[in-house]
Amino acid sequence: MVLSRAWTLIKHFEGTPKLSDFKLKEVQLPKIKNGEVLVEAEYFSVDPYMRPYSKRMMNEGDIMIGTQVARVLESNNKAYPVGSYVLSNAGWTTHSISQGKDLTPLIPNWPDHIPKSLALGTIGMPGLTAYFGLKEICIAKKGEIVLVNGAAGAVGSLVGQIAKIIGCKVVGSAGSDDKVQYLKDIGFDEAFNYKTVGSLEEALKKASPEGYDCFFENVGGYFADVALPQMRKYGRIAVCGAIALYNDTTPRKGEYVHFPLIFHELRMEGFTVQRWQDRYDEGLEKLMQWVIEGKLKYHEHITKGFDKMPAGFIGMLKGDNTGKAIITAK
Ligand SMILES: NC(=O)C1=CN([C@@H]2O[C@H](COP(=O)(O)OP(=O)(O)OC[C@H]3O[C@@H](n4cnc5c(N)ncnc54)[C@H](OP(=O)(O)O)[C@@H]3O)[C@@H](O)[C@H]2O)C=CC1
Ligand SMILES: C/C=C/C(C)=O
Repeated sequence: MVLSRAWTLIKHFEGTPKLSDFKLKEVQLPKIKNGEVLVEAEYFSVDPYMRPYSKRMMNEGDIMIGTQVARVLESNNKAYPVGSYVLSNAGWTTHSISQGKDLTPLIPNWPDHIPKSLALGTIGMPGLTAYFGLKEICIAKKGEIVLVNGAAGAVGSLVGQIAKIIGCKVVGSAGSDDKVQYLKDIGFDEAFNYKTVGSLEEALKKASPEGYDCFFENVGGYFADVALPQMRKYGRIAVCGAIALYNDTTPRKGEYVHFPLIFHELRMEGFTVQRWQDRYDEGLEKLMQWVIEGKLKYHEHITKGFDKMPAGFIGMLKGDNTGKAIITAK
């Protein structure tokens, strides 16, 4: 018998999540049956989507939603041999039993020198979001100018680097001077700290006086209000996220988008990465290839220990992370 530990959401978040919103519980797991697999988590992802999606997908008392990289401990299912690694959607729980439907094997021939935790970041959902969002929604082309906010995070840092691979000029914004330095280190042409620039409009104009062809939008709110009028004619805006709005308790009112959309003839489109589910293999192979070739640099913000899951999640929402926020099981 295996004892599993799990973080449950006691009460739906009101505003910014707090440590007291979560409760640790222990569950004795039964023996696995035919077709079942017992997995043990090694790495957990904490993602912004957990904030807005928790209310839609969870009841109070449920185990927190989320993805983990796990090792198969026991198996009665040939598709998942003991010792193999999988992505599991079991959420914030150390051990879980599955029929296999919510498990995905890591891509084949994962090289030993590439950390498996990247399956939650650069070579995983955030990487795919950057890859398909930039390619299919922004339709970024060589010579164009790309703006990305939340640029030092899991998705944003990859958007900028993939745009450089395509041959674009890249401008990024992030919430600290260290993050700005990181963006320059990984090849962004221009980067600024949105918290300390006196005027966001001037910072965007200074970084690219010609304006922007593509805007990969991760933040929403005031940043978007100021950025839209900076778009060049026929610009494309990929609305990926709106993290500045996730903790709002009452909906904000902002600028209306109509004037920049009409007079700059812009295309603004929201998406979720699942749209390209049938092309994940293509994206993951490309991301892995770029990592191996050193064209895509990765950085992980590691929080050690399952006990720290809520703190790691809250820290990520506050901006503690550069690159992908990961929690290790031990
Ligand atoms: N559409 C889709 O399919 C997907 C969408 N997303 C979205 O992409 C965005 C980035 O996700 P991801 O890369 O995983 O997360 P990150 O790794 O970027 O972590 C979140 C970051 O958001 C920034 N942030 C937090 N609050 C604010 C705020 N009020 N204003 C501006 N920035 C803020 C912080 O960085 P800083 O210090 O710079 O403020 C923080 O580090 C999110 O909006 C997420 O919801 C992610 C995956 C899939
Ligand atoms: C799949 C993730 C969606 C967001 C909005 O983060």
